[in-house]
Amino acid sequence: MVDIEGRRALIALAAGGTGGHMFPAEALAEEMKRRGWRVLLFTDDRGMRFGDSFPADEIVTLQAANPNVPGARAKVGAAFAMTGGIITALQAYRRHKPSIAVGFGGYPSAPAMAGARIMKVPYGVHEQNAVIGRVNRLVAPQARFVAHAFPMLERLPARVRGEVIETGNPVRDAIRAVAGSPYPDASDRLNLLVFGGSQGASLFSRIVPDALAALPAELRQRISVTQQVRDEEKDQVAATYQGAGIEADLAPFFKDIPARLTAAHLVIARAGASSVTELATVGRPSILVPLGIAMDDHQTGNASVLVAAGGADMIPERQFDANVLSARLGELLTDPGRLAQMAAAASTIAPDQAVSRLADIVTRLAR
Ligand SMILES: CC(=O)N[C@H]1[C@@H](OP(=O)(O)OP(=O)(O)OC[C@H]2O[C@@H](n3ccc(=O)[nH]c3=O)[C@H](O)[C@@H]2O)O[C@H](CO)[C@@H](O)[C@@H]1O
Repeated sequence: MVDIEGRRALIALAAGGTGGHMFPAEALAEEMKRRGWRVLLFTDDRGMRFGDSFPADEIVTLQAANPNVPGARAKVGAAFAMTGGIITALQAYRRHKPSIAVGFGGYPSAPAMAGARIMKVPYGVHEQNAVIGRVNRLVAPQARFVAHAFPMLERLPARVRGEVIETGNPVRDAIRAVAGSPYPDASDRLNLLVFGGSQGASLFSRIVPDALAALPAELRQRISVTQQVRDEEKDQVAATYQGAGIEADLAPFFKDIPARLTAAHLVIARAGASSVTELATVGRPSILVPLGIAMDDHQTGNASVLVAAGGADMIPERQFDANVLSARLGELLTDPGRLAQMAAAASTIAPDQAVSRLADIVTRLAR
């Protein structure tokens, strides 16, 4: 147990609805619990999908909405949601009296950090991407610190009062447990892991099965695919793999990604921040296809970090078709030496101690 100024130390975390924001917040929650703190989480209904595994003493759901939606009526709705969210956050701050708050981005971070400011609770933000997100950009100027994942951080507001510190992206304990696992033997089976993250699996459902089906039969027979697919696409994808004689395990979400990453010889993924960080942490080669609609093209920024290290190939979405992918897969899957080299190169940018660095800053600034 840790006390700060006579109260049991408590951190308020805020993160929005995708795994990309929730998992880094979960990693910090795990670390603060280890250090004897209590944890309060602010999230939204979407984030509650990750609530079961989140080590929080209390979870408060906030109304939150995109303030940039087109249309006057939607904007008024968003303003109401924001006000409602701030009121709920203020009630929780009064009840729990946190020593510090940290926002990880996503809509619920906005009312949660606004509430912290009103209650004079020091707060910091963590940005997971190479380009700062909208909510973090909005709340960064008054933050006590802006921690960021990659060496570069684009579009940071000019006037930021607090410290700007590269910490890396915190990863969940389940990923840290398999950090740097030896590259699997590639002389027989070849495990391919394909996932899209919160959006972006559909493109893979359309392209990847055809690309694999076009590979030579002797290579196809050695491949086992694990692929994240939407429910409505599952039958079609399964049929293509079956027709091509390729073993496939298909699901809308895999809870055991750490084990599947460890077993993978090659990964095809989007370039969300956690995906990129996990590939580096476990040390696996990848073909990255940044999500074209991502705000400020931040996924290309994320992917570039792994590509520059030599750990990944990038294919822009507009060039990503079955022919291009099949050719790239044909080269990589028949060159295990190259895959192992890429795996080692990916590991060189694994964030060292990101979570404890972040926890140290939090502990120093809490009051
Ligand atoms: C569409 C969009 O705007 N996505 C953004 C979103 O993350 P998004 O959630 O799409 O992407 P991330 O790569 O950051 O995280 C995905 C997470 O889901 C996990 N996973 C994935 C598939 C699966 O079956 N099981 C599973 O556990 C991955 O291991 C990873 O931890 O927030 C990230 C962090 O701000 C951004 O970098 C992304 O660009």
